[in-house]
Amino acid sequence: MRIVIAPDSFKGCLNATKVALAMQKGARRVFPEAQIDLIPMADGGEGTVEAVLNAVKGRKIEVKAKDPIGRQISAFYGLIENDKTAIIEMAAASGLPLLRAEERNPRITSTQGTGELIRDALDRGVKKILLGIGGSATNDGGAGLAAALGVKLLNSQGEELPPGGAALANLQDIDVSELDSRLAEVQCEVACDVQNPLCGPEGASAVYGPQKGAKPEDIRILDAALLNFGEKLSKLSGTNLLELPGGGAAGGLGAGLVGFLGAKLRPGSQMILDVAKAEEKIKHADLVLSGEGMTDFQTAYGKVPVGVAALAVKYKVPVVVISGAVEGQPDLLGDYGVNCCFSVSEGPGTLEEAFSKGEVQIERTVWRILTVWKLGAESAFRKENY
Ligand SMILES: Nc1ncnc2c1ncn2[C@@H]1O[C@H](COP(=O)(O)OP(=O)(O)O)[C@@H](O)[C@H]1O
Ligand SMILES: O=C(O)[C@@H](CO)OP(=O)(O)O
Repeated sequence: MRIVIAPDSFKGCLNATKVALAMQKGARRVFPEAQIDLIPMADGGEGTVEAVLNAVKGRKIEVKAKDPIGRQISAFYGLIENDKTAIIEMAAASGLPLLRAEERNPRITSTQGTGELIRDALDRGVKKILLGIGGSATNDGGAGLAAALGVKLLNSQGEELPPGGAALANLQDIDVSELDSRLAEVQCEVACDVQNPLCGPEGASAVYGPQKGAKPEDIRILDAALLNFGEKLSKLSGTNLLELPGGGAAGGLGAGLVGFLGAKLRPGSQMILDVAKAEEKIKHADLVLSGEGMTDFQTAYGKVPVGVAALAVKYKVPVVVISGAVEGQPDLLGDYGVNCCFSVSEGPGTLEEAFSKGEVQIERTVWRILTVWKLGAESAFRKENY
């Protein structure tokens, strides 16, 4: 029996490594001799640097940077490939958990801090930047990041815009003449956690604005502001950023990185699967286990379980998803190669109780699923003998 275990973190409960270890414990109870490969995953959002540093040799760098509302904080990124490549997750400087609930306001939050992390990596002479995006507190299309790297975003009076997504409604001109020239020599690859477009009903503001504190009126303002921004930057860069899958990831940062830096976007889980050389492992597996904190309507936009399933489906390997909670119609994930989804939650209780029992519940759920799997395999074997 060969099993690949490739879950995302359960946000608020356990990081991806702990989830993977709990799944392994459950699997070993049923198949003590199984060959098990652990691939703690991430999707571009929080945990991306850790997932990459788990898979390849590298080191973590601590850096001072601005948080989404301009406070100086201690952030981090990773260096791999003999310090020639930086692995940065935007959530480290511009992530939602950096703000208290009452501080969340995507009209004014900025990606400036992520630009500062990039600058630090350039100062260290990297030749390639892998940038994970998602888990953001921002909706500024990467305007703050661009400004930190020398771009000037100007209103009709030629004045620089204040930070935040709402100000982009007044964007008139983009001056890239002072963009950090070192970027021309650096390849920038972006791992997006979702495939949403920049604007519209499936866009950054409408789908992910509410979790960042946007009210319906804010969503209207932010969506219109990103449309103005997207049109101006599309013209400047010669790329239609409004049609770009992933352009709406991390509050439109996906579109901004393509427009300002000529970056290449790809699904985040794919980047981690590549770095971890997962294809070789999944190809020979009998079963793949994945999971995430909450499997819901956002999962199909490109979250870890569907990224893992896209690879497994190539080799007809079954995928079972085990998540903290499952909402909506998880059966629809069948279209993405997920065979079935399970929630680890047991009966009513608070989220805090569920978090405190996370490891045990994951182990127990995997044990149950694999017990049924084994019974099925044994009964098939018996039938063969009749
Ligand atoms: N052990 C658990 N039991 C029940 N629900 C959980 C558990 N762990 C995480 N969750 C739910 O998952 C949510 C986080 O979802 P997750 O998929 O990890 O993040 P994201 O949607 O940002 O990618 C938490 O806010 C919580 O509602
Ligand atoms: O940052 C965001 O806007 C969203 C989508 O990229 O992230 P998450 O899926 O983690 O909520």
